[in-house]
This record gives sequence, C-alpha cells and structure tokens, in this order.
Amino acid sequence: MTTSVGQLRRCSVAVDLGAARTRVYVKNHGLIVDEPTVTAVNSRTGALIAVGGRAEYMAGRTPDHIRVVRPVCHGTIVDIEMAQRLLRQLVGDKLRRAWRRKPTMRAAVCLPAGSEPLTQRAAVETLTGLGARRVELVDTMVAAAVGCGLPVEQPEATMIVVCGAGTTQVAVLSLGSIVAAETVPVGGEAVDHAVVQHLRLHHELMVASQNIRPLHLALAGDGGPEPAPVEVHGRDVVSGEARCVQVEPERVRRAIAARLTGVLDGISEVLRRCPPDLVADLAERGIMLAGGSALIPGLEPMIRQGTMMPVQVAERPDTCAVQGLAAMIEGHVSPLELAPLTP
Ligand SMILES: Nc1ncnc2c1ncn2[C@@H]1O[C@H](COP(=O)(O)OP(=O)(O)OP(=O)(O)O)[C@@H](O)[C@H]1O
Repeated sequence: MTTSVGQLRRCSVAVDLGAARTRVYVKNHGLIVDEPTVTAVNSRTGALIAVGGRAEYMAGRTPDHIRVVRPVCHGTIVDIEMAQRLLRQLVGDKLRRAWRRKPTMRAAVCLPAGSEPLTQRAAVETLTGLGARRVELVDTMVAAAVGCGLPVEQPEATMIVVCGAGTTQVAVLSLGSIVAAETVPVGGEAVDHAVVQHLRLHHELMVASQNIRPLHLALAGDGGPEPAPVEVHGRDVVSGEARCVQVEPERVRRAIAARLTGVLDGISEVLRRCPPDLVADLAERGIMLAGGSALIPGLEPMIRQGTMMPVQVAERPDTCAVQGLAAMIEGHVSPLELAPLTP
C-alpha cells in the first residue's frame, strides 16, 4: 500500500469498512456514515430488510428466514455483495446520484497493514462495484496516526495502537512509514466474549454480547473506588428461565484484564524489533491508543503500567482512521519532503 498524498488528494470519498462499524467521509460533505457493519436479509427472497444499527438490533431476535450478516471479518470483506448493498443503502440516494454523475470518482480505503492480496482485491472490488473508477489503499495505522494528529511524516518515532473489534494493530511509524508492526487477535469482540464467559461460569447466566453494555458503562464510570453491583438480565444455564443477577464490576474487570494481556505482548514485540534510537523517542512521546476498543475500561492503565511509558487515548478514538483518511483526501497532510543535500 504505497499510495502517495498526491493521489489521495484526487479522491472524493474515504471509507473505513471495519468489522464492527462502517464509516464514510465525503469531500465537502463530512462524515456521512457511522453505522454498524451489519445487514439483515430475507433468505427466502434475498431482499434487504435492514442495515446498520437497525440490523444489529435484530441480531438474535430474528425468525428463521431472516439472516443477520456481518460482511467484514478481521479487516477482510468476506461478503463483497453484502458489503456493496450495505454501503449503497447507507450512503443514501443523494450521494448515490452524485457518484453516478462523477465518472472519475476515486475512493480511499483503509486496510490493516500487511493485508493479503485477496483482502486488498476484495476492498477494490467492493468500491469499484459501487462506481469508483480508482481505489487507493492506505494502511489503517498510518490513517489512524494522522487522524490522532501524530506527526507521522517527521523523522521521529510515534507508536500507535489501533484497538478494533476483531484485532489490535500495533505500529511504530517514522517518516510516514511503518518501521515495525504487529497484529494481535484481541479486540472488543474478544473482551465481550470474556465477559459472557465470566457470567456463564460464575453466575450460570447466558447473555448476548449486546446486553453487557451496562457492565462496560459501570466500569468506565470510575466514579468511586469501587463501582456498585450491576443488574444483568439473561437466561439461566440450567433451567432456561429468564433470570437477573447482581454482578460485581470489579470481578469483570479482572476477567477483561486477563484477555487484554495479548495487547501488551504485541507492544513488547514491536518495541523489541525497533531500533534503539526510535525506542528512546517513544519513551518520551509515549503511546497513542485509537480504535473504539481503546475505551475498554482498564486498557490504558494496563499498557501504562506494563510499558512504563506515557499512554494517551485519542480524543475520538473510534473515528481516528476515517478522520485521517479525510485529512489526506482534503489535502491537510503535506507530502513528505526531504531537502536535497547541498555540497
Ligand atoms: N465505550 C466503549 N467501551 C468499550 N468498548 C467499546 C466502546 N466503544 C466501542 N467499543 C468497542 O469497540 C469496537 C469497535 O471499534 P471500531 O469501531 O474501532 O472497530 P472496527 O474499526 O469496526 O473494527 P476492526 O478495526 O477490527 O475492523 C467494538 O468491539 C466495541 O465493542
């Protein structure tokens, strides 16, 4: 993925098609889509029933003939047709007509660093199917670093940790490129799974991932020294009856922390592969956390204690990547210029 800033400036649309959420930024319009990457289809007729937030709400509540589909998995578009139908529906009529009128529409898409050629092809095919004449691919970590306001084009190290739904990507950047990177298969989904497992093992309660949001909120509150117990509704594992239990958020925090240690291992691995001068820069500058899962309670202090470095969560961690792409297509990022040596 070696797209230049010049080529990106010719793009009119920036797309971040994530496993959890889809974001679309359009030049001169702003961020027009920020919705879950979910569709609901009638499997008998093939008709689209709902997309985005409405489709996500339907998950686990549908009759047999309605299928809830997530077309993106671990940064790869696994169902191109469904991804196109989702995007077509989300961008709306007005914009669809504008795309059709513009015969040279170019799109910028961010993808995980080191994506397989098949992943890249799926992204290109999805966007060309929607009318893009050319698709520029950008590393998510570079886009997120730009979106966080990090000085990626400088000859100094910056570390970005993009915590997504399926994966966490760690990278050290310098002079606009990735020096060392690692992808860890731990993200928001794994954390939700850890909470669901905890409730099953310690409270004999089966709950859907959507129903554990109150626990995240209680843990994120950090109001007092010990958050009050939280009421969680679910189904009894043995009897199958509806039941409500009081859950200690502190015990959930410990279950989450155990799952997050993989992120710390990824950071250590990237630091090990970095030249010493860059690590010295990082000790001063610290680590920037981006991605929706950067808000997982306990992640930031865990990384701070584990690395002994300053750690900062981006102002809007969830939209960093698409905002970075937006800055690139709007021409707010200056191309890297190295002054020629004079004799
Ligand atoms: N306030 C929050 N507290 C805890 N987790 C959160 C919060 N907000 C979002 N998340 C988690 O962030 C994840 C979504 O993050 P994001 O939108 O960056 O993912 P994505 O870009 O779609 O995923 P990927 O990068 O894996 O393709 C979800 O798993 C969600 O549970």
